[in-house]
Amino acid sequence: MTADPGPALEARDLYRFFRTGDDETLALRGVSLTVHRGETVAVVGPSGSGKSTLLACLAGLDEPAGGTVRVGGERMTHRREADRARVRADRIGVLLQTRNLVPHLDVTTNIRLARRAAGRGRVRADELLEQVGLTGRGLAVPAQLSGGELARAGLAVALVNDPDVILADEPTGELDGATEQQVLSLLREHTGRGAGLLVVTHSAEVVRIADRVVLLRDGAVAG
Ligand SMILES: Nc1ncnc2c1ncn2[C@@H]1O[C@H](COP(=O)(O)OP(=O)(O)OP(=O)(O)O)[C@@H](O)[C@H]1O
Repeated sequence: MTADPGPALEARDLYRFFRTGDDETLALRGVSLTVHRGETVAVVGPSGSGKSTLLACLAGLDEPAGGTVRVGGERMTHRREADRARVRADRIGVLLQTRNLVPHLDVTTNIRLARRAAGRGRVRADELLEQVGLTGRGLAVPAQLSGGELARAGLAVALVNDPDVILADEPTGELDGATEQQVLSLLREHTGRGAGLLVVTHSAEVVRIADRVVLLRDGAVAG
């Protein structure tokens, strides 16, 4: 019998303040959430409710003032930035609005770079490109790709290390209905293999396919 691998991601009691002059904004006030393996969680909430801040803390791109994040059982919070970067490269597929592609490198090189960042061996980039529907586009740089192709290239980079969890910020934001369906089905395929998926979204379609919806309001989980 193998040991229970535990949740894909677990956040406990996250607090994050921002100080601007004399003003203090409490962007996260005690957020806890769990993403189980194979589960899709949609995070929704009004503008300013803390969604981007939460995603940055979960991905280790930002450090909360209090609380803990564990990814695949490994601690992400309260450690050096280089350690957080390693955990992120190794265990998280990050799909942020600003895109996870290096602009002057072609798609194949972007895929290889993400692989190397996690200290993993060589990858069959062509196979991955085929999986996301980008056969023959490996030598294109991001500026040469359409919106839908860019989304799929970002997805290839996010999936290359077989992450425990995928953290996505509006991954289908600018896509037409058909491309949105393609991207969602690729993400769902990955959760089918045991990854967790957390998506910050305004899309009714993403909410519809989610196993669970978490509503953020004023930096806290509502309800
Ligand atoms: N770097 C920062 N400095 C100061 N305040 C910040 C900073 N980043 C976020 N905030 C504040 O923290 C709160 C949460 O912001 P956040 O961007 O996480 O919300 P959001 O739900 O992602 O909003 P949106 O849907 O508009 O992107 C807001 O009040 C915002 O003004």
